[in-house]
Amino acid sequence: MLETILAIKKQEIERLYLPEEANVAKHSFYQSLKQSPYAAGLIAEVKKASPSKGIIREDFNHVMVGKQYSDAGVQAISVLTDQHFFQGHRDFLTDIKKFVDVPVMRKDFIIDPVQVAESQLIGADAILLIGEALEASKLHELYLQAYEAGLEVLVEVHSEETLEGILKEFTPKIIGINNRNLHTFETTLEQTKQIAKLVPSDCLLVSESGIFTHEDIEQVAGYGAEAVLVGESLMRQANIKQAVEQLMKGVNV
Ligand SMILES: O=C(O)c1ccccc1NCC(=O)[C@H](O)[C@H](O)COP(=O)(O)O
Repeated sequence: MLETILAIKKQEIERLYLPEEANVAKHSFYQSLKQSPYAAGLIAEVKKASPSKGIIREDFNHVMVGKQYSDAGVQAISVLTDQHFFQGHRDFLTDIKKFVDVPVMRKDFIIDPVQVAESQLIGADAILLIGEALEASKLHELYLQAYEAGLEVLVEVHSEETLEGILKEFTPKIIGINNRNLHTFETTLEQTKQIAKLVPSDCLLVSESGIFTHEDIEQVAGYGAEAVLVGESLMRQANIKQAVEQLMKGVNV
């Protein structure tokens, strides 16, 4: 699946044009996650659809969802900007930034310097770089470019081998372990348990995907996760603010 996504992404990059710079305030992704009052900070994802689940939310309004996340007190928002597979858009991120005062991460398949430049122009506070999508040395180059442009980076891995390769090259400040198998789409929190053992103690660890309950959060926090990235389980709820509170506090509100 990742190969297919990346093949389409390369075609998109060939016709990519850079937008005007968005006039939006910056917020620190790392600091916000570190200052979470919960067992783990929440990165709540604006996600209309996905390759594994199809349409997740029919009555989708990206700004409404972003505002509800912000009102619910999430530590950060992740916006899927990929159009082809997730029905996202880069404008979604800029639109949301104008209405929220929490950091916003661009979730896309970033493989080229021009996408890093684009991410800064659309107003992202942070970007995702996927270990399985890039050679470790290329990932490091994009990582350095991002920090120079004022963007923080969540470095995501799906396997121990990928993480080992990256750690030979450099130590990212924020590491995400994705619980989703990119071939079968199955998710298991055991993935965080296994790979977390290799994450250096001074990195901020994020557990991503397949998190549905407060107990799931307690479980991955027990494996060392300081933050979680949650999309589907929140996007399926009618009352998003209430769903965030239930997920983070573990109480029926
Ligand atoms: O979500 C997918 O189906 C997917 C398929 C292929 C590559 C990436 C994919 N998702 C990106 C993500 O990592 C998730 O959107 C994010 O971690 C939230 O996951 P979830 O809470 O399970 O929606």
